[in-house]
Formats: sequence, C-alpha cells, structure tokens
Amino acid sequence: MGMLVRVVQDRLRLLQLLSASHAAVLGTISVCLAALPTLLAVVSGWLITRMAAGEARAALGALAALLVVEGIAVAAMEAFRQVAATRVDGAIRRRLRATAAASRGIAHLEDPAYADDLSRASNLGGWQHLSAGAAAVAQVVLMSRTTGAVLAAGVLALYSPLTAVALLAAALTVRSIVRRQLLRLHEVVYIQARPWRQTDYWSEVSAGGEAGKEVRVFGLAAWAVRRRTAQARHLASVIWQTRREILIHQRMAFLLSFGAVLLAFLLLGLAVQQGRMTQGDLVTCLVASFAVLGITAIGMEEYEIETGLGAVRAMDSLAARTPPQPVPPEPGAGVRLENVSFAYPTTGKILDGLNLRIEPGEVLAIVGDNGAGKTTMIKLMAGLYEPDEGRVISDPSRMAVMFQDFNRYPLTVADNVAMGAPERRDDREGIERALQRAGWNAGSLPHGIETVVSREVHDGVDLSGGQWQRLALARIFFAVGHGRNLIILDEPTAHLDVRAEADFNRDVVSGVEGATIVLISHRLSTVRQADRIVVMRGGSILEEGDHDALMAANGHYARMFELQASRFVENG
Ligand SMILES: Nc1ncnc2c1ncn2[C@@H]1O[C@H](COP(=O)(O)OP(=O)(O)OP(=O)(O)O)[C@@H](O)[C@H]1O
Repeated sequence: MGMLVRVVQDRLRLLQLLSASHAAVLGTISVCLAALPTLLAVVSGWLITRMAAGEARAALGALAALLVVEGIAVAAMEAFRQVAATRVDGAIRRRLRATAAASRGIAHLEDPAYADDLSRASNLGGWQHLSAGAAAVAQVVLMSRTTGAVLAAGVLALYSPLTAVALLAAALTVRSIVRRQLLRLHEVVYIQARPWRQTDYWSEVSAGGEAGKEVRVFGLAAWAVRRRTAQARHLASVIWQTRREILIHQRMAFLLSFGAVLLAFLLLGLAVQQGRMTQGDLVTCLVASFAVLGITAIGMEEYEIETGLGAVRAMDSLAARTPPQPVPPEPGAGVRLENVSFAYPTTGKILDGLNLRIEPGEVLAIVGDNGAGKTTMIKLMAGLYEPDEGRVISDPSRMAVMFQDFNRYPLTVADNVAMGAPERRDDREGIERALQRAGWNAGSLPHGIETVVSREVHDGVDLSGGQWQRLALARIFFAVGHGRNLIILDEPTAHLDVRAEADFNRDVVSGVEGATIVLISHRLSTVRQADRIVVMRGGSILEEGDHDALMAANGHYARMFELQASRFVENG
C-alpha cells in the first residue's frame, strides 16, 4: 500500500514539473490520442458494414478524417513533447545552479556524494537519459496510452468479453516484463554516475588545452586515451550485457503477445463462423485488439519515467542537503579566530585550537611550512568552511581575497579587474587606476585593456604567470577602491620578478591606507615589513611577533629567514 502511495506521489510530482500551459496542450493532444484508436475501430467496422450495403461514402469520409486527425495529433505530440521536456529540464538546471550557489561555503561542493547527485540531476537528456522533463512528458503519454487501451478493451468487451480480458491481461503482463527489464538497465546506469565522471576527466586530460602541455611533454596523450577508452569500454560493456539479457528476457514477452493475438483471432473467427458477429463487428474487434496491444509499448515510457525520477530524486536530495549557511559573522574589518579546530572530511585536524586576533588596519603576515594550514585558515576566515570547534568572527562582505589559484576569467583585461566589484564595471577610471597600481602594462596588447585574455577566443591572448598575478592584484585593488577593506593575499608575489615584488611591498604592504591586510608568503622578504608575523606549524601558531622580535627569538622563523638570505648571499 505504502509503495503504491509512493508511486502515485512520484507520478504526481512529475506532472507538477510541467508548466500549466504545457500541461494543457499535452493533455488535449493526449485526450485525442487516447480516443482515436477506439474511434478508428468503431468507424472501420461501420465502413465494412456500409460497404456491404453499397453506401460507404460517409463512413469512408469519417475514417479519412480520423486518420488525418491521428496524423496531426501524433506529429503534434512528437514535436511538443520535446518542447515541454526541454523547458522542464531548463528550469531544473536553473534551480540546480541556484542551489549550488546558495551557500557561501564550499564544503558541500567537495563532497563526492554531492557531485554524484549533481551529475545525476544535471545529466538532463544526456545519453544516460536522466531527464526529468522527458519523464514528465512520458507520464502524460503513459496516461494517454493506458486510457486508449482501456477504452479499446471496453469496445472489444461489448463483442467478446473473453477476448478483451485475454488481450488486456497479456498486454499488461508483457508491459510489466519489459518495464522490469528496463528498470534493471536504469539501475546499472544510475550507479555509474561516479565512474563516468572519472572517464570525463581522462577525456579532458587527453583532449583539453589546460592539461595539454604536460600531457605532451611526458608523452601521456596515448596513455590517457587508452585509459579513458578502457574505462569507458568497461562501463559500456556492463550496460550492453544488461541490454543483451533484456533482449533474451523479452523473448518471453514476444511469445506471450503472439499467443494472445492467436487466441484473439481464434475467438473472433469462431464468433464470425457461428454467426454471432458480423464482418463489420469483426473489423471493429480486430482494430480494437491492436489498440489494446499497443499498451505493451508503454515499457519505454516507464523507463523514461523511472530514469527521470532518478534525476528528480537527485535534485530533491541536493535541495535537502543544502548545506547549513555559515554562522553570520560579526561586522568589522578585523578578524578573530577563537579556539578554532577544523578537519576536512578525509583528513585529521588541519587547524588545532587556533587563537588569532587581527586588528583593523593591521598588516599581518602568516608563514609556515607547506601543508601547515595557512590557506585553510583564510578559507575559514572567508566563511568558505565552518570550524568544527571554536568560532570565526569576520565579515566576508568586506573581504578582497586573492587565492593562490585565483580565477583567470576568459574575459577582457578590464572585465577581469572589474570582477572585484562587478556592479561597478562601468568605473573605467577605477579599473585603469587598479591596473596601474598593480604595475600592469597593457601597451603591448592588441586592444589594450579591452583585449580578451583567453587562448580560446579569436584575437585573444594568454598572459605570463606574473602578468596574471598582477591582473589578480589589480582586481583586489579595484575591490578595495569600492569599499572592501580586509585584504587577504595568499602567495601574491610567487610569480613576480624582483622589481615587481619590491613594488608590491611598497604599494600594498605599506601603501593601502586604512585596510587590514593578511598576507601569506613563503618569500620572507615579502612579509618582513608586516606589523606582525605569525608562524604556523601543524595547524597552530608556533611563534609570533614582528620581524626583529622573531629574529631575536632565534626560533623557526629566524632559521627560515637565514636559510633564504644565505641562498641569496651564496648566489651572489
Ligand atoms: N579541500 C581539501 N580537502 C582535503 N584536504 C585538504 C583540502 N585542502 C587542503 N587539504 C589538506 O590540508 C592541509 C593544509 O593545506 P593548506 O592548503 O591549508 O596548507 P598551506 O599551509 O596553505 O600549504 P602551502 O604552503 O603548501 O600552500 C594539507 O595537508 C592538504 O592536503
């Protein structure tokens, strides 16, 4: 009983995905298509009777009209089901994007189960057929076909109840066999979401531009293609094996419908022979019989429904999982981390009982070995993750953060800068000023700051690592120019040449008035002028103080500094 309720709820849910106007159009065509087989059966019988009487013109006209209407209705349904399905899928895609972007945090985006659901829900109409739109339309078609078959069986029953019952029972049994097999196929396809994503990755590596350089240098291309092909073959072979088994099972379905048709012919032929049925009635019954058997083709619609429901369920699960919004931070250009501990789902503690207070207007540098947790800490400050213990007090809406892997937008230089305050894109002067401050020289570019910085665009150019970094810095300056006053920079000078690094120290570390600056760098020359330097190790703070104090303390920082300085001395 509970199962039936669930099925009905699911099916209603699908119908609700359709817009009211599309549902009305589909409904109208469906009613036509449901009534037509029965009308055709009745009119065909009438035609035979009238032909025997020598006056068949009206019946012939009626039959021709019905055939024309049927042709139009079938064509309309074919065209319209595409339109309606695409509209539903488009709306779902929009909702998915909104759901994924709804939270400030990013923890959910890194969860493989979330990615599985996302690929199931957004594989709309892809080759795996997880299309909620197609499922919604299939539900309407299913109702139409079922009604058509029941009506036809009703007409048949008026003449030969036994034939009607036998055919309906056979048709329903065949349908359920086909459906069961197709649902097995769906299960196989559904659990393959994650392995197919990995296959996509190897496609991208072997054909994509980003990974292309390394792939060629190490001669990986052929290897990546082989790996992708092997994985795809393996996955597809499971699907083909299931398809083969389905075909074998469908032999039974074929035999059953064949037997049912034979029985119907026998019963109807007997009735004619015994004079219980006219030739006209016989034709009506035969046409109605085929209409009843038409229900066997419904298995395909059930498959579309079930696969599409997979997409809807994945979408519901995404909506239900919408991650908790990070606790709203307290305002102010300072930051406080109080006893903060944090672990990624797959790691041990990355931050361990961390306490740090950054005062408004302070320039704070964070240094430490690789993997010490520096980037993780600023991600928490920016509200991208929530701490497992303790609390982070900061105001992400005041922040301008430059991550190590900052975004490289395939847009113009100007637009790349404007992303720091996209609502102020029209501030051309501000953009120029920010670029100037970042030491950017667009003179050599074909269209100046209107040059698109992407190799994939005609007339576009790519930039050097240092030029990209300056562009990202200009974005930060533009954001600061429009009111953000908590600047967080993760390795901002990694790609800069010596002169640019010196400019950076002058313009950013000492030169941004009234802003709080948090600076992560392995280049100790970059952090030297900071008001305070925090040395991190193993997720907590090992030392802190200004450069002179840390040197005097002769601890980890002093050793790191001397190591770097001695390299410069040795290199002359
Ligand atoms: N999204 C993630 N999921 C799981 N583990 C992660 C994730 N990001 C970072 N880590 C792990 O957290 C640890 C700290 O990384 P983090 O990037 O914070 O270090 P870092 O101090 O900035 O290092 P570096 O100086 O190399 O940039 C590393 O061991 C890393 O493997």
